[in-house]
Amino acid sequence: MRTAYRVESVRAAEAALMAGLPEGTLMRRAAAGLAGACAGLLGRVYGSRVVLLVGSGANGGDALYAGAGLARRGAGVTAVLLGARAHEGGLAALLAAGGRVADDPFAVLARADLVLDGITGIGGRGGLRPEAVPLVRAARGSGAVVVAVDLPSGVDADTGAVDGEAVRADATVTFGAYKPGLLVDPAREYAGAVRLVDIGLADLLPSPPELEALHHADVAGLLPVPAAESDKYRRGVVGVVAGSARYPGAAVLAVAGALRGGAGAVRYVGPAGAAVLARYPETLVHAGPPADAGRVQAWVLGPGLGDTPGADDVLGSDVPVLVDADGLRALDMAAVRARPAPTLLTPHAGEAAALLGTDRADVEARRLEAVRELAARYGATVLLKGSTTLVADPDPGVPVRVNPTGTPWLATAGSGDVLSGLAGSLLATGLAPRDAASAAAYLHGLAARRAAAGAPVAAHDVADALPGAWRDVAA
Ligand SMILES: NC(=O)C1=CN([C@@H]2O[C@H](COP(=O)(O)OP(=O)(O)OC[C@H]3O[C@@H](n4cnc5c(N)ncnc54)[C@H](OP(=O)(O)O)[C@@H]3O)[C@@H](O)[C@H]2O)[C@@H](O)CC1
Ligand SMILES: Nc1ncnc2c1ncn2[C@@H]1O[C@H](COP(=O)(O)OP(=O)(O)O)[C@@H](O)[C@H]1O
Ligand SMILES: [K+]
Repeated sequence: MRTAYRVESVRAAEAALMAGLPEGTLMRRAAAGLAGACAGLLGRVYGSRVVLLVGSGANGGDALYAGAGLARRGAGVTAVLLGARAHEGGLAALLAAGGRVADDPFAVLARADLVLDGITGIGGRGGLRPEAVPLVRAARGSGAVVVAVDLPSGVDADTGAVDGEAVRADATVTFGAYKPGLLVDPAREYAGAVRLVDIGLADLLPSPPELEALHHADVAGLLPVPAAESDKYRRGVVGVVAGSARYPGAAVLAVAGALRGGAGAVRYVGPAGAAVLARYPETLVHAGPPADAGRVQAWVLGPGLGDTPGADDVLGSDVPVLVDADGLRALDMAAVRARPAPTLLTPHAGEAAALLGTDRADVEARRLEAVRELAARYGATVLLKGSTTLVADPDPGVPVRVNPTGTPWLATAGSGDVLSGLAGSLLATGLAPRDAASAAAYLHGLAARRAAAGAPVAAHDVADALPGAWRDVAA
């Protein structure tokens, strides 16, 4: 599992570690890792042209020491000093190694092979300051490889928000621990490929982390496996209340996901029974209200539902309920909070914005805060879909999960319906909502990657690829 920690936790761990070490040890470790990563990106260090963008803090110090290391290996290293001051020891080391301070920053940037962004790290506040913006643009426009030191300058380490301009890096070399902004969009996109350099903090970081990203092995440990004595009821029955005369396809796609999620049976309730049966004859179809559909272990409510009735029956039930799409419209917060069983909400940014009374852009800019806020308000687990899918528990002490498998090929109509069916099916097998949601997002992203393989896919292709993704994870 990959974990990420807030700045205050990283600083506390650094302080505890530094107390027992000679001054400057951590910066030397960080700079050595950074120089090594740059050497790997350059291929040949000797004769290469490296430019350091140096801010006034320790982030600039890292860049200067790493630059000194590269200069000792024969690179031509030039520092562009942006602040009123620069890290003294770092600057002295660079000059002693034969590096220089730029007279004409734009001229050296134009010829650079690699630019190190050491403007700000975890101490940065707000986007880039105006004087840095033309330099950062020149670095980007030069064709040089841009490597961010610890974080791309201008992004918010704790939230992933980007207010104003920020450095767009090809790679980020981060120290001691991942910070949430490196895993959550929009900042994640600015970071490029992220490499973690161990500086010895691991044992001093707090538990739990702020954020966690599951790997194959973590998901494999969550997936239900039928036992010898299993039957279709013991495996769990998932009920799907979805579809309408206008959107019968949403019901078909939710059922498609549900059939691949481990439940022993899928019960469909709604007006699209004929369309569902035509595609999936194994579905148990019920035309009446959900209350008399028979026992289920979890409900999926909402995809393509329109004004079809049934929501009250489902929300009033005593089993876990996943609410998606039309089910989220006018969702009664008090009713959700009063439910005797867990609720999982799966909004996209627009639906989350409507629930929070804000706009979509605001949710997309601050996903981590939005998903935590929704989970707290509704007392529910919330899976916020989009370029970074996040899963928050109603307990604020529990780390948010960030899904690492997503792909923009998933931005296709109906793929969210497949996800809700899949997650509901996992809920019916007995997984806790947070596990069901994060395992579903993981498999869904992986299935989309496998199905797409570099070309557009339709939502039903994603559903069809789910068994392959499951096998891949479980292998
Ligand atoms: N602690 C450790 O053990 C280790 C720390 N390490 C490294 O230290 C980094 C943290 O260093 P830090 O705390 O000095 O802060 P840092 O990110 O350099 O920036 C703060 C300075 O920038 C300025 N500034 C602020 N906002 C700005 C803006 N928008 N645009 C422009 N400038 C802005 C502000 O100065 P001001 O100009 O306001 O006086 C302030 O002084 C961390 O990310 C890692 O790289 C590693 O060596 C491992 C060991
Ligand atoms: N840019 C993106 N990158 C990764 N995944 C995305 C992106 N855009 C959308 N998705 C994913 O695609 C699915 C779309 O779901 P949703 O918005 O509910 O669409 P629909 O209602 O058409 O099914 C979600 O799983 C979401 O996380
Ligand atoms: K930086």
